[in-house]
Amino acid sequence: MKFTKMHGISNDYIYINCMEVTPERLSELSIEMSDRHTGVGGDGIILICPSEVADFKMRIFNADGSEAKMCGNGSRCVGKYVYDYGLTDKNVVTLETLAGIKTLHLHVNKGKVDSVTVDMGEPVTSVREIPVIYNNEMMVNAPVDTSCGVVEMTAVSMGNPHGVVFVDSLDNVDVHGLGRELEIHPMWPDRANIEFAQINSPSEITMRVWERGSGETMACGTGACATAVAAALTGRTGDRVTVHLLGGDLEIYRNPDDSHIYMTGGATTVFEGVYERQS
Ligand SMILES: N[C@@H](CCC[C@H](N)C(=O)O)C(=O)O
Repeated sequence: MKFTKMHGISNDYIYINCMEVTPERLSELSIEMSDRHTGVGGDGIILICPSEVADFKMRIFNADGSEAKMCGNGSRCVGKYVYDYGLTDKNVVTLETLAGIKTLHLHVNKGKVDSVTVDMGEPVTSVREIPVIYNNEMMVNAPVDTSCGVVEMTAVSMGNPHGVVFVDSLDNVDVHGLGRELEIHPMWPDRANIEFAQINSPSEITMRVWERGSGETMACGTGACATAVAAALTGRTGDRVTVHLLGGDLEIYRNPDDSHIYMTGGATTVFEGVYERQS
């Protein structure tokens, strides 16, 4: 099976062209291909499929085999994939996801896409829709008991659930311990992605992420958007922020006219290969 390994600021996935044929047993496939010792290695797999309502459809499976509704970094790489492989010659591409249709604005340089701006749509803060179990309409700076003490969490969905914890400094945060614990906290019916964020200024945030189904990753696009939304909601930042992640930077902008979130960042192809299925 042919594949392309790509990353969006080091959030790496294995991309499979399913325009004609879709492999079977996708959860198992994601688990085995994502393995960094016995597979290709990645944070999961992403399928590029035909769509009846948009130019293309994206499906994403985490490294543990769970299917997610949306992937920010992945959507930018899908934009690069479809343009660079000649599946489209458009600079504005619509992408169907399980979280709705997203619009990709491709930035082409010397015939190839090097960065993409994604209209991520409106963030969701209603606890019922996220979903998160909490005794209020929104969960903002809510105290949560953990084995490391009480943390304050703000819940946001960017098509997938995120819990954002603001800290004074990222230096002393046990991202793996606390991330794992909060991902599966009973407040989240579908588990959640957990962001730990430090505010550097009203326009700059540094963030680490523990992703649902993949563990700590180098970056998370939906996570950066959710963090920017939570930071603005709690009066910490304005409408435009740079989010620094372990793998690079994302520019996040909230358009006050339509409340949509726009994410801009790089998309990179690493290598192509042919995979021999193990199961
Ligand atoms: N890395 C992604 C998000 C991938 C899905 C996530 N782990 C989930 O289960 O919701 C991004 O860049 O947004």
